Amino acid sequence: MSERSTVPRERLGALLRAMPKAELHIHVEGSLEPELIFALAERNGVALPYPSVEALRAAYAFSNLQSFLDIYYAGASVLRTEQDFFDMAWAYLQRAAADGVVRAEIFFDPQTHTARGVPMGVVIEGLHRACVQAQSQLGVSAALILCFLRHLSEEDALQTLEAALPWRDRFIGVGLDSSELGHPPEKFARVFARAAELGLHRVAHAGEEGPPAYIWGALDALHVERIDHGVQAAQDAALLARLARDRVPLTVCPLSNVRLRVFPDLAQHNLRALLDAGLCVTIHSDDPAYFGGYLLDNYRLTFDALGLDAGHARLLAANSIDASFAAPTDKARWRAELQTVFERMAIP
Ligand code: HPA
Ligand SMILES: [Zn+2]
Repeated sequence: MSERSTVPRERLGALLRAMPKAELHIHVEGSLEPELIFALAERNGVALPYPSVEALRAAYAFSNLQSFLDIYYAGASVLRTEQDFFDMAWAYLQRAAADGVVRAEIFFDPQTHTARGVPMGVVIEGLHRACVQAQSQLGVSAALILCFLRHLSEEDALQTLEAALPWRDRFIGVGLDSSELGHPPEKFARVFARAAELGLHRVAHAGEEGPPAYIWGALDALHVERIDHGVQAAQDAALLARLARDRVPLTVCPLSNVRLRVFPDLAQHNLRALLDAGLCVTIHSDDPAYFGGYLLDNYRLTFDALGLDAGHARLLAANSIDASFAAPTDKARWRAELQTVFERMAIP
C-alpha cells in the first residue's frame, strides 16, 4: 500500500467521497445497468438479442467509440414509457448522491428515442421528474442537457431542438455526442447558434478520438462553454494555451478513455499533464454502466494510477463546481462545504 506525501491512501479515499463534487459528463442512457435493461425489456415486452444479464455484460468489450455506441443504442431500445426514463435517471441519481455528487448535469439523447416513436415529452418529463425528486429527497441539484447525435444531419438536430421547445424550461443546455470521426463540429454551427439565441448553455464532445481541429471547431464554430473529453488537446500547444487562457473546462472521463482505448491504461492517461498545463480539468463517469465505474470509482482509480494527492483532489472538486452551470449562490455554498470537508478531516 502506497502512502501519499501528506495523506494515507484510506483517508484520501474517504476525502474523495466526502468532497462535494459536480458530475458534468454523464449520459443517462449510459447509466442503464444490465439488470435494469432486462427488467425494462420484460416490463415492455421487448426482445433482447442476449439470453441473460451475464451475456449482455460479457459483450461489453469495446475496441473503440463506435463498438461501444452500437451496444449502447441497443440497450436504450428498452426505454418506452415516462416511468422507464424516471427509473433510469433515479437509479443514477441515487448512486451519484452516494458518491458525494451535489450537482449533476445530465446528458440525454432524444433522437435515440424519438426515432423509435417515443414522444419527446415522455423522455423529458420522465427525466425531469427524477431531477426534481433528486433535489427534494437526496439534496442533489440536477439538470438536463439535450444532446444532438452527430452522426445524424444538422437538419435532424434543428428539428429535434424545435420539437423540444415546449419543454424549454426542463433543460439548461445542448450538447453534441455520438460518433466523432467524420462529423466535425462545424456541421452543427446553425443549431448551436439557434441554441445560443434561446439562451441555452452549449457544450460538445471534441477530441475524444477526434483531432485537435475538432476542439478548435467546437470553440470557434459552436462557441461552447465546455469541451467534453478534449484529451487530444495535448497534441497542440497553441490549443492548450487557448484552453488555459480562457479557462475552458475539459470534462475528462478516465475509465471511459481506457475502455474505449483512447489510452492503453490509466497510468498512461494524460489527465495529470493537462492539469499541470494549467487547464480546468474535471473528472466524470461518461457511461458508468458500461465503463466499469461511477464518479467515485473514476476519482479513486485515477488517483491511484497517477499518484495524485489531496491538493489535486481539492483542485478537481473545485474545478467541477466552478465549471458547472449552477447558480452562483449554489456554487459558493459548495465551495464553502469543500473547505469545511478539508478542515473537518484536518487535511491542509
Ligand atoms: O463517450 C461518448 N462519446 C461520444 N458519444 C457518446 N455517447 C455516449 N457516450 C459517448
Ligand atoms: Zn460522453
